[in-house]
Amino acid sequence: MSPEPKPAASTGQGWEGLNLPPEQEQAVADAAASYIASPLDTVPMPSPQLIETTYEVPVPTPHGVFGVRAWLFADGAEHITARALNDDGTPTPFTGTGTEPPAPAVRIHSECATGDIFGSYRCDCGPQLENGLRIIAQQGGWLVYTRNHEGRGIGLVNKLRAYRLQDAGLDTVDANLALGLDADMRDYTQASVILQELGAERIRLVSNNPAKVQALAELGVEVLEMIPDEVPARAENTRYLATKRDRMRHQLGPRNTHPNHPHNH
Ligand SMILES: Nc1nc2c(ncn2[C@@H]2O[C@H](COP(=O)(O)OP(=O)(O)OP(=O)(O)O)[C@@H](O)[C@H]2O)c(=O)[nH]1
Repeated sequence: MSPEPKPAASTGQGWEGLNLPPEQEQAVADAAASYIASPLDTVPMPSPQLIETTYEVPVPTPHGVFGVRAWLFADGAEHITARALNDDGTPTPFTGTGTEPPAPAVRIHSECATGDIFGSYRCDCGPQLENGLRIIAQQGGWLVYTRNHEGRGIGLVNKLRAYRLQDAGLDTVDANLALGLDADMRDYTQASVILQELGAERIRLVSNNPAKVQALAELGVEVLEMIPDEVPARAENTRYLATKRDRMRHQLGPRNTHPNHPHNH
């Protein structure tokens, strides 16, 4: 069962609950209120019903050849999977550490149009995607690209509204809250349906985020191990990464939160 639709930002007045210093209140109130058209008044919740999937199509990439499939769900969400293939088109065997029988490396990558398409330095999403593909090409497994996870589930319009709030001084968590949204609204139901269809219910998850492990466990996907997907911090995303570590419990080390760390050069 997917959860009931959840109301999203309609007033943009969630900032009132944040107890901001008075000198910041006005800038945040202005940024929260400033959008050109009405925001969506609901964040759609995913349907678990899979309507259609495709045969695997080989796609050569800088990281190797991947067998790509598309997946359509009843709510219109379309996702992508990419399986690591050898040069002869056979699936890359599952290697890497510690599990018997060997389990696939899987990255569930949440869509980030700004990071994945444009290579935005505001976040670490683009390099995380590339790093994830590299790990999967080496160790065998799948990338699951979830296209209804944009902005940690709040959608692109709301994410860009949240960016304005970040430019007014809020961190990434408080910016979502200021819009009247949760810090993380992703639902992994459809990802878990895809993994079940692929026969990948015991996985090694390429992620730094323990909340993903928890969410997948509740949906019947067993994470045997977390494979870190760490990328060097940059000046532009240092605060973003520190907030992920400090407020969302992401497992990030010094190299991932200090742009001047010696190993980043
Ligand atoms: N709301 C919001 N979403 C963001 C922001 N920056 C990136 N995102 C989204 O965050 C999602 C990626 O989530 P992250 O929290 O970076 O990482 P994660 O997927 O939880 O964890 P990893 O598996 O370790 O990458 C994507 O959907 C991005 O679109 C932001 O400032 N605000």
